[in-house]
Amino acid sequence: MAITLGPNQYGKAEVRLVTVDRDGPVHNLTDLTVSTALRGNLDATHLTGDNADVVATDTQKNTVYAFAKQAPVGEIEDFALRLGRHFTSSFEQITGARILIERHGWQRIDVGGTPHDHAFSRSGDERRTTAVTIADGQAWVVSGVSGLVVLKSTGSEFHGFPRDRYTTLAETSDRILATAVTARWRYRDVTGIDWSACHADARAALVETFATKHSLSLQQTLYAMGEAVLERRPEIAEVRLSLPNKHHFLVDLSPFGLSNDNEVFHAADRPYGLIEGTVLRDDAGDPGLAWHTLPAF
Ligand SMILES: O=c1[nH]c(=O)c2[nH]c(=O)[nH]c2[nH]1
Repeated sequence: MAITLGPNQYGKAEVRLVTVDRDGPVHNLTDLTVSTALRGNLDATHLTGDNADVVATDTQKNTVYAFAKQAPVGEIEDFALRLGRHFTSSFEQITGARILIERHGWQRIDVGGTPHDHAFSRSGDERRTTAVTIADGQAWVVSGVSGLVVLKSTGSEFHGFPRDRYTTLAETSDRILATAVTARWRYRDVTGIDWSACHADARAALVETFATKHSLSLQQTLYAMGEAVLERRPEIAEVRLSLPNKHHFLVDLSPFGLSNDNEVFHAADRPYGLIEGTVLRDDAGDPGLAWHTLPAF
């Protein structure tokens, strides 16, 4: 029996980086979670414990902080590309890098109608994300959004599904539809892209479509949301969506002699339906390693 080392990568996960950029008295905050992962010829450390080729994960973490000092962080996609290219160009044995960044939102606190210079409130759970892959001199960027919680209180139906002896779900022509959107979109190119504008347009396409598309299933809504992103931004080749169906069940108030006309719901947290899918152009092109080791959706 022969045993060999298979694919591997290593890095520092979830480096918490906050920068304060001072424009006179006005401060700008950047709050990121950065994960680095390196690949290459790392057989020796696994097979013999020889660490001569191992760029320590501690060094990777320090590099994230030092880069944030040496130049403005800027767009998360550019910051991730800089970090990935640094690791692969500085160390011969490192041939690939995957940099994941989540950007946490903060809003300026409004004091009597005036935005405060240096006080902020966190804008919920929503994160802007990017996953940059560098391998053999090539680069891929998959950006997105996660934790984007949306709900519509009507304009959603679900009926016409098969019934068997295990089916209890009532057909409905008026239900609450709610989800926490995880969306990832793959860019065709990594140069000349206005990352912020693409993010803003993609996000707007997602939420506007969720709001306006009359839904016969969350699957139909998923497809429409992905399609809207592709229609809005030609730079994007492919969109992957993961949509938990955050069920809101009508509470049976009849034991109390009360009717319930779609007014009182139980917001269940689990189990939940999980609707996932890809929407892509017919000329989406070869994704290369863009999705490699990322969740399928
Ligand atoms: O939009 C939905 N899609 C489903 O596949 C499904 N299954 C279910 O029980 N409720 C729903 N809703």
